[in-house]
Amino acid sequence: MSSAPVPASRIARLILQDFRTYASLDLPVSRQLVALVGENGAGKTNVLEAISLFMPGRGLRRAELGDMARQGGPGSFAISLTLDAPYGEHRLGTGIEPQSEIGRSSRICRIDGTTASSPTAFAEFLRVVWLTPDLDALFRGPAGDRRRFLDRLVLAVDAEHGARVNALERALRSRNRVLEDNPDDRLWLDALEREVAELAIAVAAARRETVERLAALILETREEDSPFPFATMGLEGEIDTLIATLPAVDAEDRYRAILRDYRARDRAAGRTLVGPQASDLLVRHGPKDIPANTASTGEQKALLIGLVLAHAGLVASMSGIAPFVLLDEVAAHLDPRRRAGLFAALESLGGQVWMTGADPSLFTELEGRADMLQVSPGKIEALSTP
Ligand SMILES: Nc1ncnc2c1ncn2[C@@H]1O[C@H](COP(=O)(O)OP(=O)(O)OP(=O)(O)O)[C@@H](O)[C@H]1O
Repeated sequence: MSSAPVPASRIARLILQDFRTYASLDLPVSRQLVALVGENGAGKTNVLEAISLFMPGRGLRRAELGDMARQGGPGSFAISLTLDAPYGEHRLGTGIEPQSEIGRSSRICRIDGTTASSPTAFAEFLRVVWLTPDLDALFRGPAGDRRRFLDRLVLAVDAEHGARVNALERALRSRNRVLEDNPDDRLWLDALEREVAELAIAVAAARRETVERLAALILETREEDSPFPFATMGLEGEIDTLIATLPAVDAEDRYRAILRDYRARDRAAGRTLVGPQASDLLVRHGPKDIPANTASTGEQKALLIGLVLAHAGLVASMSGIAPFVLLDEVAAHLDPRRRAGLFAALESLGGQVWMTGADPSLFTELEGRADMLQVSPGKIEALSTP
C-alpha cells in the first residue's frame, strides 16, 4: 500500500441512535477501506449520510434533519464517532432533539463532550468528500447543480464558504423583494447592493481559487495511463470575468454598478441576473478538450471520479489532513480495470474510504485490505465469505 501523503483521521467506532433505519448501532471499524454490502434499501447509504453530517450543511442527500429521525422513534437522533486522529483520539457527536411544535429541530454538535456552536467546528478534525449516484447527471444537468457541487468542493477546503453562500442568498432575496415592492427606494437598494456585491465577490473569488487550484493539481498529477480521464475546468459568468480581469476592489465597484444599471431588468425578470448565482462550472476532457456533457455515460462517471479523487488530494494538501471519502454505488459502474485503478488511488489518498455496493463480488479483490460489512435493515455485521 502506498504511504499516506498527509496524516489521516480514521473512524474507529460509529454509533447511531434512531437514525433512519438504525434504532441502535455500535460499529467498530479498523481499516482504511470500508465496504458496505447489502440489498437495495438495506441502509448502506444511510451510514454514509450519517458520516456526511459532520460537514456543514444537510449531508449527502440534502435532506431535512427531521426526516432523518427514525420513523416510529422518539423524533430525535444521535450520531457519534470515535475518531482516531493523527494527534489523538476524539469523540464527535451530532444530532437533533425531538422537534418542538412551533419550530424546526435545531442541530446539536459536540466535540469531546463540549457543545460546539455549529458543524463548522468539526473542520478542525475531519473533512468529508463524497460521490453519489445523483451526481451522474451533473455535466448534462442544470447549472445550479454544478454550482452546488462546486460550493461543496470549496467548503471542504474553506469551512466558512457555506455561511458566505447562505448570506449571499439571503441578501439577493432581500434585493429582489425590494425591487418588486419598493423599486424607487434608491437608498435602500444602494445599501442592499453594497452588501450583495461584497458577498458576491467573496463567493466568486473563493470558487475561482478552488477551481484554479484543482485544475493546477490535476495538471500536475496527470498520468498518461490513468483510468480516469484528464479534465480541465473553468468558470463561466459575467462576475467570473470581472474577478479574472480586475483587482478585487475594482471588481466589486464594477459589479455594484452593474446591479444599479440592471435594476429595471432584474425587476422584470424577478431575479438578479448577474452574479455568482448565474455562473457555471465548465468541465472539459480528453486531448481535444471536449465538453464533459457530450462524453459517454461511462466517461462522465470516470471523469467525475477523477475530479473527486483530485479534490480529495487538494483537501489533503490544503487542510493538512486526508479527507474521508464516501462513495455510494460507485464501484458497480466501473469496468474491472477502472475499479482496480480506483481502489489503488483510494488507498494512496490515505483517508478512510466508505464504499457501498449491492454485490459483494465488487469488493472481492479487497479481501484482507478492507473491512467488509454486511448491511441489513437496522444492523451491520462482518460479511461472511464462503
Ligand atoms: N427516517 C427513517 N426512518 C426509518 N427508515 C427510513 C428513514 N428514512 C429512510 N428510511 C428507509 O431507509 C431505507 C433506505 O436506506 P438506504 O438508502 O441507506 O438504502 P441502500 O442500502 O443504500 O439502498 P440502495 O442500494 O437501493 O441504494 C428505505 O427502506 C427507507 O424506507
